[in-house]
Amino acid sequence: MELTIDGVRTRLGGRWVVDGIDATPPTGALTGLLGPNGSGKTTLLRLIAGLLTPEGGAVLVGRADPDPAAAPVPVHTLGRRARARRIALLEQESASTVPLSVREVVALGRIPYRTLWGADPDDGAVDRALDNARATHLADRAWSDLSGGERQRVHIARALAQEPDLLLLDEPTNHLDVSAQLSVLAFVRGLPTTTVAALHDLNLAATFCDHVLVLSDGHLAAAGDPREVLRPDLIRAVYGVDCDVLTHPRTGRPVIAFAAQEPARDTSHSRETTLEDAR
Ligand SMILES: Nc1ncnc2c1ncn2[C@@H]1O[C@H](COP(=O)(O)OP(=O)(O)OP(=O)(O)O)[C@@H](O)[C@H]1O
Repeated sequence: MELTIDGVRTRLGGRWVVDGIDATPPTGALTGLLGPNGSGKTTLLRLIAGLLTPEGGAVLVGRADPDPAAAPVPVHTLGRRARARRIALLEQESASTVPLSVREVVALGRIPYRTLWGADPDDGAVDRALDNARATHLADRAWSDLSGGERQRVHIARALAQEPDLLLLDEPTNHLDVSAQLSVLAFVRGLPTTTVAALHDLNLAATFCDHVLVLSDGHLAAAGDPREVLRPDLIRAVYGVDCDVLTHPRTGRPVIAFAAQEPARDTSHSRETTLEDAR
């Protein structure tokens, strides 16, 4: 699904936390949304999902039945059911003790497709989603008994069960072991869906993302191919840390190597390299 972020800005708590972002994540590809804590990633994902209405600008999405002459529509004007069929947002995990089985939690993703009688027209969708999130072995377990990583897989399965055209993932690798991180991102990258994933791990972004957006204090600091964007000067300007960027000997992708360093007291004010320098 086409996605255009057009000058989007919004305030939370009286402060501009997303402040005039223009971006066009490539259709059908995996875009990494990067940036330090508090830089606005979750807020931008909620704006893209239509859960927040921007104070300025708009998030535009392609129509469900594309008519070449039809213009994209602002996401917050879509009805709730139409939005739920087209856009899935996996939010950062909230502690919840709902008395449901894993299969029942994943089936919640099918609600937008249920008929008036509550039937799911595709009775294989839940099993497929469980399989793709490597969570089939958990299907009959109680949701409340799962570990953090197991819950994360089930959250991903529920988002996949929605079979969205636009998949939004807020730190999808949180709690996952390295094997699950690699397999989940490899799977997500292979989807035909336009996907935007907030990621903290720059190496996972460098390895799997086709495109990255880097946020800094609510602004877009850089956007493009991770091989061009993830440079030491940009990383220093945005995160306030030194690193070396190597090239993976087999994939040619960037490998970001950090060494132990003096912790910065306040990265928002002590950065020696500014964003202007990095550009
Ligand atoms: N409901 C709210 N009211 C006031 N301020 C908020 C609210 N929600 C978020 N913020 C602030 O907005 C800023 C952006 O938050 P956001 O969660 O979008 O950042 P983030 O990049 O996702 O951070 P993290 O990497 O820590 O998850 C932060 O400074 C946060 O404190």
